[in-house]
Amino acid sequence: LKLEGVELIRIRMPLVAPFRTSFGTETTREILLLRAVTNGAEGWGECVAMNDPLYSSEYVDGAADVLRRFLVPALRTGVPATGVAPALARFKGHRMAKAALETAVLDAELRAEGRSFGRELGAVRERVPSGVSVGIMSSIDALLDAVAGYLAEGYLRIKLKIEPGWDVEPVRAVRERFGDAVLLQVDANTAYTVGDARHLAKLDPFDLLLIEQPLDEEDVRGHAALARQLRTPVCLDESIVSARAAADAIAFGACAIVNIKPGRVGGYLEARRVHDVCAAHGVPVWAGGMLETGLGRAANVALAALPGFTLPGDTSASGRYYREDITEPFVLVDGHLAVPSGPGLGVAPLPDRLAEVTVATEWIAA
Ligand SMILES: CC(=O)N[C@@H](Cc1ccc2ccccc2c1)C(=O)O
Ligand SMILES: [Mg+2]
Repeated sequence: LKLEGVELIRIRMPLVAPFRTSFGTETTREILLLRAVTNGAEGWGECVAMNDPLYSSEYVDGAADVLRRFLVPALRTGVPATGVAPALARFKGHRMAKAALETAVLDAELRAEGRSFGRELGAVRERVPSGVSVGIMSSIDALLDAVAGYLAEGYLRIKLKIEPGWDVEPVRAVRERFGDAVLLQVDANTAYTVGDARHLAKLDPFDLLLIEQPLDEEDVRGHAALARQLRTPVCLDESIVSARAAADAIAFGACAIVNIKPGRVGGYLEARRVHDVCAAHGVPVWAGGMLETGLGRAANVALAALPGFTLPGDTSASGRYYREDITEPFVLVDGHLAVPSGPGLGVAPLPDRLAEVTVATEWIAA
C-alpha cells in the first residue's frame, strides 16, 4: 500500500463523570485521531496520550509534533504495516504516537484485504468479559453507589483506583457491601514506595485479584521486593513498555500478571509480542484501557480475544466514559463486549458525530 498522507484530527469528548486517579482528575478527554489515506483504503488510529504528561511522558501536542515532523515523513517510502515499527525505530520513544500511526496503516491494509483485526492478531473468542475501572471518589458512600451501578450493568470485575489515604477503607467497604464473590482489584498508578509494603499488606485479607503498578514505573527491583512481601499478586501497567520489558519484569519476579495497553508498548503488533512473552512464562494478561473512543476500543476488544487474556480487562462499554461515542457504541451484553468482525477495526467514526467533537484537523502529506 502507498501511504498518501495522514490527517490528524483533534477531538474533545466530555466524560460522563470526572475520573480521578492518583495522578489527577480528568473531566474532558482531548484525543488525537489519525486517518491514514492509502492508495487502497483509509485506516484509523487513536493516540491514547493524555493532554498532559501525567500517566506517561507523552501528551497530545507532543504526539502531534513528532508525527508531523518525524513519524509520518518516515513512511514516505511506503511500507506494509509490519514495516512501520522498523521504519520508525530510529526515533526514540513516542510509543503512543507510533502506535496510533501503525494502527492506522494496519487498519487501512486490513480493510483493503477484507480481514478483521481479530483475525490478524489471532483472536480465539467472539466476545470478551468486561471489567470496569472506578475512580477515587469523594466519599465511601459515593464509591459504593458507583460500584453498585456498575455491577447492576453487568460488569464482571471491579477495579478501584487507590492512593495513600484511599486504599484499605474503600476495599474493605466494597467487600463488606458486595461480598467476597465479586472479582476485585486495585490500581495505584505508581502512588506508593517500597517502604509502604507493610501498609499495602493490609490489602491481603481482601482476596484481591491483583494490585496494579503500586510503585514508580522504573522501579522493577522495588516491585520484586514488594511482591515478596505481599500475598496479593503484583500486576504491572506503566512499567511494561515493550515485550523485552515484560520479559525482564517477569525474570526479576516484579510481576505475576500484566496489563497490556497497545499504545503504551508502541502498537498492536508489539502488544501481541507482549502477550506471547507472558504466555510463554505462564503469566496471565488482561487488556488495559485509556478511555478510548470506539476506534481504540474496537482494537482493544480484538486484542482481548487472544488466548492469554484470561482476566477481564478495562474494555468497558462506551457509556462508561462517553454519553455518545464517535462510533456505534460498544454495549455490554451479559458482562461481555462483542469482538468486531468487519474488515480492519470493524468500526469507523460516524461523520456527523465526529464533526460535532472535532476541534482541529491537519493534513500531513507522506
Ligand atoms: C481505565 C484506567 O484506569 N486506565 C489507566 C489510567 C488512566 C486514567 C485516566 C486517564 C485519563 C485520560 C487518558 C488516560 C487515562 C488513563 C490505568 O489503567 O492506569
Ligand atoms: Mg493502570
